Amino acid sequence: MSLDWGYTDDNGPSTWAEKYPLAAGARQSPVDIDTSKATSDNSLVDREIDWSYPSNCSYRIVNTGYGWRVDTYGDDTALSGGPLSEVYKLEQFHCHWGATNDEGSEHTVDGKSYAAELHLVHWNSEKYSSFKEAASQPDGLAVLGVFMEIGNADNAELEKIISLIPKIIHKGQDSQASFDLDFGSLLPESKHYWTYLGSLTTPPCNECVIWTVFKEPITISERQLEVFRSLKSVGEEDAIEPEEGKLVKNYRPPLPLGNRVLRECGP
Ligand SMILES: COc1ccc([C@H]2OC(=S)NC2=O)c(OC)c1
Ligand SMILES: [Zn+2]
Repeated sequence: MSLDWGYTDDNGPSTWAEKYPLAAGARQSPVDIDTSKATSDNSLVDREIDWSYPSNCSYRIVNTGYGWRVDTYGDDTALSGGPLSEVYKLEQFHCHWGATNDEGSEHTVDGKSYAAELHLVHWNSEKYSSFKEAASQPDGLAVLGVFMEIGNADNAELEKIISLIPKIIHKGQDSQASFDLDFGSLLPESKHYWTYLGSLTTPPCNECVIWTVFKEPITISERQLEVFRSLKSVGEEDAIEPEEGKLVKNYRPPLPLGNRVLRECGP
C-alpha cells in the first residue's frame, strides 16, 4: 500500500505540493535560521516566554506511521508570553530525526543540521474551541522546537519514552504512556530562542504555527536515536522484509523564509 506522502524518494517532501497545495505556500516550515537576519524585539523581552506542564500530563504513545507521538491532557498545561498573545495548551509532542547523526532536525541554524528535533505542539485554547479549529487559524498553534544533539549519556527523561517504542514498532500501534515526565529536562536551560510565523511541517502543511525554536540543544544518545529509527512506517499486517519500512528519517528540509520576519530573544 503506497502512502499518500512520506519521506521516501517517491513520496517525500519534494512531492507533497502535488497533493497538498499548501505545502507550496509562502509561510512554510521548517526554515534555515539565518542568524544574520534575526532582529531583536523588546516586546519579547518584556513578556518572557513561560510554560507549565504537570509531570503526569502524558497518557498515550502512538506510532503514526511517520514517527512516535505522545498525546497529552492539555487542561493543566500552559504556554504563554514571548511571541504569544494568548495562553496555549499542550496537545502532543513528537520528534523528527535522520538516517545519520549529521541530519535529522527540520530547522537548521546557518545551514547546520542537528541529529533530531523535538516538537511540543500547543493550541490557542483562549480563542478557539478545539485543536482542529485552531489548526485552521493563522495564530492557532504554537510549537516549541528543541534541537537534539548526540551526547555520550542516555537522556533519562527521553528513556521513559524510548522504553515504550518496542510496543509500537508498527504503524497504528499505541500504548499507555502514563509516565511521570520532567518536561524541564526536555527543554534547554537557556530561553534563548528565535521566533517566526510558519506551518505544520507535514501535510496538509497548514500555515497556522507561531514557531519558537530554542538555540540550545538537549542531548540524546546514539543508542536512543537508533531506537527511533527502528520504528516502522507500515502496519503489522503488511508483509514486508524485516529491514523494510523502517522509519530511518522523518524530517522535512528547510523552505525559504522569504519576506517573513525572524525575531530573536536572548543574550
Ligand atoms: C495533528 O497534529 C499535528 C502536529 C504536528 C504536525 C506536523 O507539524 C509539525 S510542527 N510537526 C509535525 O509532524 C501535524 O501535521 C499534520 C499535525
Ligand atoms: Zn513535528
